[in-house]
Amino acid sequence: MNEFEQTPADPASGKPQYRLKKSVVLVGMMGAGKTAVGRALAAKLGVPFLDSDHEIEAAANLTVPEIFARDGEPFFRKRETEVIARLLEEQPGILSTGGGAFLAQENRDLISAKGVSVWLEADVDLIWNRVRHRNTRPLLRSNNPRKTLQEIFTARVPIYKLANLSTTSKPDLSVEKMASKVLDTLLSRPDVLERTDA
Ligand SMILES: Nc1ncnc2c1ncn2[C@@H]1O[C@H](COP(=O)(O)OP(=O)(O)O)[C@@H](O)[C@H]1O
Ligand SMILES: O=C(O)C1=C[C@@H](OP(=O)(O)O)[C@@H](O)[C@H](O)C1
Ligand SMILES: [Mg+2]
Repeated sequence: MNEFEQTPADPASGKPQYRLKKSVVLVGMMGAGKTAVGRALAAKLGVPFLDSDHEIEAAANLTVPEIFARDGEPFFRKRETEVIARLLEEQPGILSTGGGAFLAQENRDLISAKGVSVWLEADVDLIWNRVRHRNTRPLLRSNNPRKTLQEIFTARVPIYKLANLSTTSKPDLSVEKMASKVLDTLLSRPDVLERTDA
């Protein structure tokens, strides 16, 4: 597929058309909405959506908590780096990473070489509301998961701030609205995204 074939919408429908020139890599805390917003953003742009956790799970035929329990976090992190490197070789798309991926310098280098990073910023209360009833995040399996979340948040925010762009989540912003907000942020970078019908 060449770069002109990726513009998705039928001009007759009046839907905006876009040309994505670089992969967009969503980073940020667990529960920030990287997976949900990334999928909606990819649909708006008509480009592939990839999620590093999903790719790791599919390759291992195990869930993320099962991989942490069986093989440990360092094993998971190695697979995460391999998957991010592989996915960034593909045509430009939206890549949602797991919350820990951007912490590794190697991953940040891979991402900045091939794509643009976008931090989905969200405060701890919002994140907690989204993750508290789920047991899919092994790092929160502690005696006091709310406190653990706060500690992880405090340690990671300075690193997420290194992302190229950021978009802030609010409790009243739906997944669709957040995807539109990220899209608008990307349009501030013509080297990343352009409307082809404007
Ligand atoms: N803007 C939003 N509004 C409402 N619910 C959301 C929003 N973004 C994410 N969610 C929900 O919050 C949970 C965590 O989102 P998810 O996309 O898995 O986050 P991440 O991939 O960053 O860990 C999911 O149940 C998701 O549907
Ligand atoms: O924050 C982290 O270190 C992790 C976040 C998870 O992904 P999400 O951010 O999509 O929940 C997943 O990769 C794993 O549980 C580790
Ligand atoms: Mg996710």
